Amino acid sequence: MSENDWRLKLHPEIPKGSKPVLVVVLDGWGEAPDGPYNAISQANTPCMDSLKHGAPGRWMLLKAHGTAVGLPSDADMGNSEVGHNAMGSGQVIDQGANLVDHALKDGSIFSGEGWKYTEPAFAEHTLHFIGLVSDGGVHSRYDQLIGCIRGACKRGAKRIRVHVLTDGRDVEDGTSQLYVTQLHRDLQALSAEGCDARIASGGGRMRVTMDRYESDWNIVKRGWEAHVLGEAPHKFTDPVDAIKQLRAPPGPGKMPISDQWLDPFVIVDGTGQPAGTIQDDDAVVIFNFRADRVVEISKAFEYKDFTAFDRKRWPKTRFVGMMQYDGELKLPAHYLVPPPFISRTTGEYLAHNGVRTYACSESQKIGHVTFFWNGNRSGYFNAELEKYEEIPSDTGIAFNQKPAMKAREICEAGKAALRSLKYDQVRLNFPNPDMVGHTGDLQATIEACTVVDQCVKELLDVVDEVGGRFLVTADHGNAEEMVQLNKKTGKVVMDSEGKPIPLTSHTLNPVPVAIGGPGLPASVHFRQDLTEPGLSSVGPTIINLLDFEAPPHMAPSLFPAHGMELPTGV
Ligand SMILES: O=C(O)[C@H](O)COP(=O)(O)O
Ligand SMILES: [Mn+2]
Ligand SMILES: [Mn+2]
Repeated sequence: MSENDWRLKLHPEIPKGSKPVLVVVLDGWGEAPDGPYNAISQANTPCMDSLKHGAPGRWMLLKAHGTAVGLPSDADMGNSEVGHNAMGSGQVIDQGANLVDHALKDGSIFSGEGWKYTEPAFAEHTLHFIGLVSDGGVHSRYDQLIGCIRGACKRGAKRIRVHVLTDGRDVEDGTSQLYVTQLHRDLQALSAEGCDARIASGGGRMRVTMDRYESDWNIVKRGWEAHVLGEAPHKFTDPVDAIKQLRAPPGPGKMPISDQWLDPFVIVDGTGQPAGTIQDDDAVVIFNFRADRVVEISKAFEYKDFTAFDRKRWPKTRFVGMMQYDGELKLPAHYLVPPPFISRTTGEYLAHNGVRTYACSESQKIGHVTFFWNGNRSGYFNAELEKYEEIPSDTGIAFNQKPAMKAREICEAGKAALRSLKYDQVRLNFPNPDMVGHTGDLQATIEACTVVDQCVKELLDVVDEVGGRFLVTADHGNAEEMVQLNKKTGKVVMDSEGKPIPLTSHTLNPVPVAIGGPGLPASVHFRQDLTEPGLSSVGPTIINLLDFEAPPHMAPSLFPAHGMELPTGV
C-alpha cells in the first residue's frame, strides 16, 4: 500500500479535538445482573455506575464472545487475545481455534510444511506434544490435541510423549484429573494399537511453562526441566496419581491446590527413568494455538543464543508451533496452521496519520494493549510516534493476595501521559478484574473492582482537566460472575457441602462501552440501530474520537455513519 492508501479522512461531524483521547480496557469486566456473586455489583464503583446511568446514549453493551470475536461458536467465551484483536483491528477475524478446527477437518494440517517438518522423527525418534490440556478453547482444545496425536500414529509416529499443563483457569478448577484420566486412557488405547504413547511430564499452567510477556522466566525454566531434562521435584509412575497427589490439600481444613498451580512433575518407570525426555532429532509440537503463553517456551527451543535461564542441555529438535506465534519475530519458524492474518489495524492506520500513542499496562497484560491490539505483532509501527510502557508485575503470587496489583501505578502513568500532552491516544489495560477473577476469590475480586473504579475516576478527572475525550470498555467478562451457574436454570451450582462452586474462567456476558469527556460535543451519542454490535466496533469508534473517519473494511463505528443524523438527547 502506498502512503496515500493509509490516509484517513477527517470525520465530517466530529470536530477536530486535538486533545488526548483516553482508551481504557478493564480486563474481564462484564455486565451481568446485580447479585451476591457479581463482584462488580458488590464492589464500590461510583465512577462506572455514573457512566452507565449518568449519560444516556453514551453507554452501551457490546458482544465480547463467540462469533462476534471470530470464535467457532457462541458457546465460546471471550478472551483477551480475541477481544484485543477485535478492538485493535476493528475487524472480526477467524481466530486460531477456528483455523485449527478447519485444518483438522479438511486434513490440511497433515499436509502442510510444519507437519512434514516433524515427520522425519516419526520412525526412530520421539514426537512430543506440549500444551494446555483442557476444553477451555482459549489457548488450546483437547479434541485438537487428540486429533493431532491420532493423525501422527496413523502416519507412522512410533513413540509419542505428551507433556501436560493443567488448567483450572479456562475451565472449572479440579477438572484436570478428568482431562488427564481421559488422555491417559486415550493414549493407552493408541499404545494397544502399536503406537507407544504416554504422558511424560507436566504441571500447573501458572507454575510451569506458560508464563507470558516475560513476567517470570522461572515458570518456563521449571517446564524446561520437567519436559526436556526429565527433572522435577515430584516423580510418579502414574499420571492420574500425579494429579491426585499434587492437588492434595496442604493441611487439614485447607483447600486443594488449584489445577493452575500444580508443581512440576515427571513420569518415571519402575527404575526411576523418565518416561520421555526430549532428545536431539525428536520432534516437538506446541499444541496451544494462542500465542502469549507459549512465546517464551518457543524461544527456549528455537533460539541458539538464549540467556533467559540455563537450559543445561539444548536438544536440536524439529520444533513446531500449532501456529506461528509472532509474525514479526517469525517465531517459531515452523508451524502447523497459518495464524490469523490480521492487517490494516487501527494502530497501523493511526501511526500513518501522525497520531501519537502511549500504551501502558503491567507485565501480565502489556502485550494485550500492544501485541494483541496490533494484530499479534510485536514492536512499534512508528517508534517516533509510539511509546509502550510496562509496569513490572509482581511474580510468584496468585493475585488474590494483592488485588490492587499495579493498578495505582498504571493509573499514575496514564495521568502523566495525558497531562504531558505528548500523546493523542493514551491506551491502558487494567488487569485486576480478570487476574483476580481467575483466582475464584470473590472478596479479593470485589476489592480489585473497587480499586479499578477509583483509577478510572482519577483518569477521567484528568481527561476533564485537559479537555480530552475518553472511551472505557472491557475485553470480556470475568469478575461479574464468580460462581458457577446452572446453564438452564441460572441457579448457583453448589458443591457436596452446599457451598457455591467458584467460577475461575471468563464468561459469555457482554461488556460495557462508555464515551465522553469535555472534548466531545454534547450532540455525539452512540447510534442505536446496530444489531448486536461487538468489540470490533471499538476500533473504528476510537478512530472517530481521534477526529478521523474509519476505513471501510472495519466494523461499523458506534457513532452514526457519515450523513446519518446524530441522535440527540437519547
Ligand atoms: O491466559 C490466561 O490467563 C487465561 O487463559 C485467559 O485470560 P486472558 O484471555 O484474559 O488473558
Ligand atoms: Mn482479558
Ligand atoms: Mn483472563
